[in-house]
Amino acid sequence: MSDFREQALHYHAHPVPGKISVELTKPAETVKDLALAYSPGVAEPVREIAADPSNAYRYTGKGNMVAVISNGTAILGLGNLGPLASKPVMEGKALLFKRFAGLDSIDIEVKHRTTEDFINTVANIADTFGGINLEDIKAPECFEIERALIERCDVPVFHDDQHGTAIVTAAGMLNALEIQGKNIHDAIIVCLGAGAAAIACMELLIKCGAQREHIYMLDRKGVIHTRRDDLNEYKKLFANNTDKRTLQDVIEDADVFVGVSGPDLLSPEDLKLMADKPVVFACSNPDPEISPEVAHGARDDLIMATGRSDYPNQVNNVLCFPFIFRGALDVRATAINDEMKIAAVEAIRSIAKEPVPAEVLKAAEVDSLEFGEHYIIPKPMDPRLLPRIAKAVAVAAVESGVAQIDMPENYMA
Ligand SMILES: NC(=O)C1=CN([C@@H]2O[C@H](COP(=O)(O)OP(=O)(O)OC[C@H]3O[C@@H](n4cnc5c(N)ncnc54)[C@H](OP(=O)(O)O)[C@@H]3O)[C@@H](O)[C@H]2O)C=CC1
Ligand SMILES: CC(=O)C(=O)O
Ligand SMILES: [Mg+2]
Repeated sequence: MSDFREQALHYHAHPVPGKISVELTKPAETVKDLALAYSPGVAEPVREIAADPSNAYRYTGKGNMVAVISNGTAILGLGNLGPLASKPVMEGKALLFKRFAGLDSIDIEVKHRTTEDFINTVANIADTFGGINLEDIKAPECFEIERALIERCDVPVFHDDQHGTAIVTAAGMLNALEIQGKNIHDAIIVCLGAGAAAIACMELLIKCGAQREHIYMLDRKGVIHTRRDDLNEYKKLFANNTDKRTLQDVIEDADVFVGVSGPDLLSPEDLKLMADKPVVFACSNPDPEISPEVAHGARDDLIMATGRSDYPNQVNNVLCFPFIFRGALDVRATAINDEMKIAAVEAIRSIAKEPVPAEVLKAAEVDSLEFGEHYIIPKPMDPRLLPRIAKAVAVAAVESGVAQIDMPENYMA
């Protein structure tokens, strides 16, 4: 067994199996405590909530709790390995919610037969939580699932692989292009992958100024073009009227490569075909489309990012989901809308341009970090992420009319 594999398995197994547990927030020692916590005292908040459901926010943990829900059909870049195998990732997301945003989070892995079964299961339990974070659900089903759940649930529903990834990709991309002296409007963009992450990343880049006609998206069969008759309705939105058919055809002179597909799919030869000063986001986890070592070996004018913690420029949805839910829950937003997503993009990208606190340098085990090719986006352990993103998101929720309460006084001051 490799050293790292052994360490990872040991980390998950000891001192107790798994990564999360439940803690009590109230005393439960004496007869009086138990009479308040359970019978008869618990009947009082029951009556209050039955009379007015918003009292659930006052008397239960609902308002600080996010469910991380998966069916295991697209676990990272490992594929469809089923609900139970997705549990370590979902517990990992719960760990990140707690560690970075103080949100309680529980993982739920759903076995189901039909997409409708899955939707019904989630819709039927949604009121338990302040928000629903859908995770690692493959395309195209993920689109229908999210749309139906947004419609049916009163709490925000957010498919992290779509929107969390898109928000972080957009923030990193705008910064990387700025450093390379390019702009999003003119950029020729190749997106390898046409699933949950790909479709959402490209839609958000378009909202940030990219031109749809400048985007070449590829799936397992090659370039998505207007003459293909095997495209689902989501891929069709990216069908390019072009004679180009292969990755090699489209990568020539491209400014940007976004990989949200699988491991080792971009070769050094492909990379050498790109325009001067390219931006390469190889975001597949755990193994990127091209490793930074191979990419930097092939050319020295690129900006490179991966989804991993152990290389510079980590473009990963961890930079978004804890903080966007914090902001959304704190104003009881009923949805996470485009205004809130764009606010998160701007908050994330602006932090990267400011001096980095000493504690972040220490945690990152480096002497310095300065906005530039090796630091296009903040590190996940940057303490500024929570107040800045959560506040920007909460303000956007209030201003766009989806908040159910006012901004809390001195919020994140
Ligand atoms: N860094 C980050 O924050 C994140 C990274 N990701 C990564 O993105 C990848 C995709 O995840 P997600 O979108 O959720 O999964 P989906 O299953 O929804 O989509 C996967 C897509 O990748 C395409 N694909 C797979 N293998 C190849 C290949 N050999 N050549 C071309 N295309 C290929 C599939 O093509 P087809 O449609 O033909 O099946 C499909 O369009 C994963 O590796 C995941 O780790 C995802 C979310 C966040
Ligand atoms: C990071 C993540 O959510 C993924 O790779 O699926
Ligand atoms: Mg994921």
